[in-house]
Amino acid sequence: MEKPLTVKDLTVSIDGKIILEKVNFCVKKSGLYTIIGPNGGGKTTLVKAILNLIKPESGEIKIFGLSNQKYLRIYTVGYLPQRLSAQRFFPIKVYDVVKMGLRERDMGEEELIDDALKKVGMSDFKNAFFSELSGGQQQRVLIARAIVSRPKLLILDEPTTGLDTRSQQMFYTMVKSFVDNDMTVLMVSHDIGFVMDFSDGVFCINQKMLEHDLCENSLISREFFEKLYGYKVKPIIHDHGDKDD
Ligand SMILES: Nc1ncnc2c1ncn2[C@@H]1O[C@H](COP(=O)(O)OP(=O)(O)OP(=O)(O)O)[C@@H](O)[C@H]1O
Repeated sequence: MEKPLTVKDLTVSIDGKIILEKVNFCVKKSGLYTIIGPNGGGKTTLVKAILNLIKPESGEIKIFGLSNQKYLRIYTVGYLPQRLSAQRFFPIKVYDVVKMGLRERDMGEEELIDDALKKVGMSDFKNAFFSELSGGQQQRVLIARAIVSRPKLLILDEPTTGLDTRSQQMFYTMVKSFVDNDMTVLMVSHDIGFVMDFSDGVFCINQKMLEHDLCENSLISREFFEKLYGYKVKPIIHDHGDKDD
């Protein structure tokens, strides 16, 4: 089977300033993979390059064996952009928010939307107004929008910003369930504890270079965190809390 994502020697400049320099990484099989690193380190820029929203100076990006440009012409990559509060106040119903994620050729609109809302636990809110939902509920609806056309690759840019710890945990559990359905998820996150707990692989990016690439079940050392963020970080591994459910 083709690898979900390969990034080779990717260099991106904005206004003449190098943001990413010769970044290399590979997602070899489906799973939940996270990108961590300090603010301004280039995580969103990397995501935008993968989605062909910005043109790299050089390098190669492949999604399931095709160049990202070709893949995106044929298929959809689910995408949840970084949170923007202004997006949240349109007088629009949940159903129509999710519908925005469908392509013209997707058949069975209502069934797809119902299925996506079910996967994020928001079926009961199908006819509610989006603006009347809590931040965490809105985030779930936006995930439903990102998965409604059943993409094989889903990219989430800091999806848990503003969520409390319990909601973050539920969020990670939900995203992990997508992976069980054979989807690959690439998530930008600052929740180091949850990242360590839930991810199948962690990629660390600091300014120009992708510094480290961890494989399944390996732990990131404190020394590495210090190098990445420039100060001492003590990662806390969360209890999944399943007993409370
Ligand atoms: N459109 C733009 N114009 C100019 N500079 C930009 C633009 N987009 C990003 N940058 C710069 O690129 C660098 C990386 O930004 P990016 O948003 O990719 O970082 P990030 O790792 O996602 O940060 P954060 O964790 O704060 O979201 C920053 O220095 C930023 O100022």
